[in-house]
Amino acid sequence: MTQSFSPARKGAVQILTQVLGEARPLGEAVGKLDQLEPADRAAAQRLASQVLRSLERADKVLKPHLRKAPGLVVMNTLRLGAVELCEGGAAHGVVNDLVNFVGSGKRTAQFKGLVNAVLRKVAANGPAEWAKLRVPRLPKWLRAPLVEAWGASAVAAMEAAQYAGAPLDLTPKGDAAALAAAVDGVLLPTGSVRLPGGQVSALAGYETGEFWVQDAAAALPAKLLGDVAGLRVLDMCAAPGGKTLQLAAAGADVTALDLSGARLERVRENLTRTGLKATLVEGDALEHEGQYDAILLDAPCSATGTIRRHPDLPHIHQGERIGELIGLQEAMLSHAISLLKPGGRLVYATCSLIPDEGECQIDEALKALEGIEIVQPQAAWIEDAWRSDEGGLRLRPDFWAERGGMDGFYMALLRKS
Ligand SMILES: C[S@@+](CC[C@H](N)C(=O)[O-])C[C@H]1O[C@@H](n2cnc3c(N)ncnc32)[C@H](O)[C@@H]1O
Repeated sequence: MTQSFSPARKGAVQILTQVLGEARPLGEAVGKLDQLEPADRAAAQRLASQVLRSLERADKVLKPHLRKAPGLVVMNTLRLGAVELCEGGAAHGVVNDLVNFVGSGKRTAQFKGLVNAVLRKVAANGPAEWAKLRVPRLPKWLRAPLVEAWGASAVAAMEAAQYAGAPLDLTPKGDAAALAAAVDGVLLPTGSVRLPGGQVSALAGYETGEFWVQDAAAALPAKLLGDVAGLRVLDMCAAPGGKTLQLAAAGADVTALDLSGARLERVRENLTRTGLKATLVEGDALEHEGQYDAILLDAPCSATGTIRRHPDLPHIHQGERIGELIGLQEAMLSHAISLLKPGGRLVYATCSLIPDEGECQIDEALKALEGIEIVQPQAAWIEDAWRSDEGGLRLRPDFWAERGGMDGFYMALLRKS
């Protein structure tokens, strides 16, 4: 008779095997678990994310007990067990469940004994060892340029923030204090509402579209554009639409452009839920034509500022696309300026920690392009430590550590003369 096991743990191993074996993004791997109940799918994602954050520690704890690494499914089962056990999971439940899971697969059943033996040893010694291990490090391809840009201690603080994970941030459609009270969240100085976590669709005001999920740092580029009520605004790389919603809620006449039709569907769904309006255009930003009062260019980038929320990222990329992305960002910025009316404002933003995708792009644009100037953004919520030399804002995951951190972002406000 097959022994039962938790569907969430099976789902977590499936996610891990796709992320680590096929370099598939975590979000896509979670999307494939459509046979699971929503609560089990959410639990599988939480477990897999925790293993990805802790992979270096899990492998270190397992190594002395393995003569050679077993196949990926069994290895990921062991990693999941190690993380759960070392972070306080009840040994009996975790070990039995994972042994039953391995026993249920034709190819993995022969490893039941190994999983049982290894996890029992980890349960005995792992938790004490765990706390002494270093915070998992970023891979070398990313760590080296970040140490060069920000220094070793800042990078260590970023790694601690990435290991800690991220809270749930909401952007209110209307009154921020009212939303904070309704969902029992904390109102941040920038106007986002922060919760420790939880199921978004169960929160008060979700069905009626009173908010959308958006990291507190990601909510700032749209704010830098200032008062956009009544203005014709282009959101040049819009999907999934967090910034489109902000601009629409602020009263702008928004054109939301994106290359990906599938991702634009997400913008459409978000607009429908929140009852906000924007004109959706599927197309290449580099070929788009028109004249706008204001433009938000949230350019495609390495997304290295979002590792707190996307712990799969360091495991599915080796930075191979960054050169190409830098070229695309430069071309998009130059084209965006040509679409601005005289006197118009533009915010350039990327969720990257790499200066080549942020500060350097603006430095170069100010040298190479005629008729633009940088504007030092002024707002009560801007902290002096965020200001960068060329006049933009640099946000890092180690900032606001006492509040739960923020995603890494770069943003700059330009004006066409
Ligand atoms: C950083 S994401 C945008 C996030 C979005 N602004 C938000 O706040 O939800 C970058 C977007 O650029 C889009 N993109 C990539 N290349 C593009 C191009 N050549 N033209 C237009 N959009 C492009 C991607 O499909 C992706 O949705």
